[in-house]
Amino acid sequence: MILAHLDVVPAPPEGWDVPPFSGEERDGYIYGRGTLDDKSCVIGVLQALELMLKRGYKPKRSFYIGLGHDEEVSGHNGAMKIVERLQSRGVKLLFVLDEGLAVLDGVIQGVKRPVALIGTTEKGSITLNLTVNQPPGHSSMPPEETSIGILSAAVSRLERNPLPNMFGVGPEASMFEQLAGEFAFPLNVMMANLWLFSPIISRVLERTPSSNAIVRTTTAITIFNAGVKSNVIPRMARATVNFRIHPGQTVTEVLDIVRNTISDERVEISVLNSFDPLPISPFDESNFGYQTLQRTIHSVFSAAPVAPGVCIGNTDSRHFVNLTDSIYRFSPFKMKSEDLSR
Ligand SMILES: CCCCCCCCCCCCCCCCCC(=O)N[C@@H](Cc1ccccc1)C(=O)O
Repeated sequence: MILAHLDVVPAPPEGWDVPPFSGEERDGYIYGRGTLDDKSCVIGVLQALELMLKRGYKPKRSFYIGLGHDEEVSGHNGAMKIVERLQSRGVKLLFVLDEGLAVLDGVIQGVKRPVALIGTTEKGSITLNLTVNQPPGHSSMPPEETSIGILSAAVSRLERNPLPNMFGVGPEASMFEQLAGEFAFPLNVMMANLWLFSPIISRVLERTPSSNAIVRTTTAITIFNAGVKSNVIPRMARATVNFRIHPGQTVTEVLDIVRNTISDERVEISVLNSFDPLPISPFDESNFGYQTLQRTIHSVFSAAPVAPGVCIGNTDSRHFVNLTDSIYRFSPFKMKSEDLSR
């Protein structure tokens, strides 16, 4: 089964080089909201189908295409309905391919050639609301602590105390072992001997946001709300924090650590949504899905080396865990480090 999604995240008017929904082409690149995530995959799938139909191609086995319309808001009415329908028909899938990692060009420090990473697992996620309620008042006679001050301190403690570096505990170690030959000396020796060098490598990886995301559960404060008037101390302050959970941890473990870090009973913690990291899909030589994907990547991307990786974002494919044990997350395009913030 091949998945992609049509919806995009909102486009605030500021900060665009071209109007976000123009799809303008410049210097060989298409600009617009959702070009990477995930219109390129949708178009790729549709163009491939069109070409196969034109050529009268007859596939050896049946396959499904699933195009969701609400991936960016968790896929409840798109991917999850597709899963329900397939389950009601008793369908089992050989493998699922969805968006995810890509051919990384200059993204992994020390690796010269472009390398293709196939996401064989996906991080978990937990989103919390932190709420503080304190007596309101007039700014002319402030109390020692306000709801805003208490909440800011809690959020700051979370930022200053990241969750532990888990490098070596999770599947990201296999990625470095498989790519060891792509690094120059002495990194190649270090990557091939993680039993000895993982303490050093893990410290280096946590220095950059994209590689930090693969070695630990990350903490991101995404919403912060309080106050409506400059001379009024508000009763309530609220923040939303999203954690992406490393495959070596669970929702329960993360929640325990967060409670201990905040360690302030005035901060009420409520869970908005959560799910554990996804199971690791097989990537051995006998796995049909992984091998098919690897062969295809080799033929399209000039024999780029292929390795399994951890998908740091979440995809619709996570809803398919009861239909197959083989879920792969790969978007067929090259990504450079400057593309990571796009
Ligand atoms: C050693 C260096 C390794 C460097 C790794 C580089 C990573 C390459 C970037 C790949 C990006 C992966 C993006 C995967 C697709 C994510 C799609 C997405 O944005 N999904 C949303 C879904 C969501 C989840 C929860 C609530 C709302 C939406 C997401 O936020 O994850």
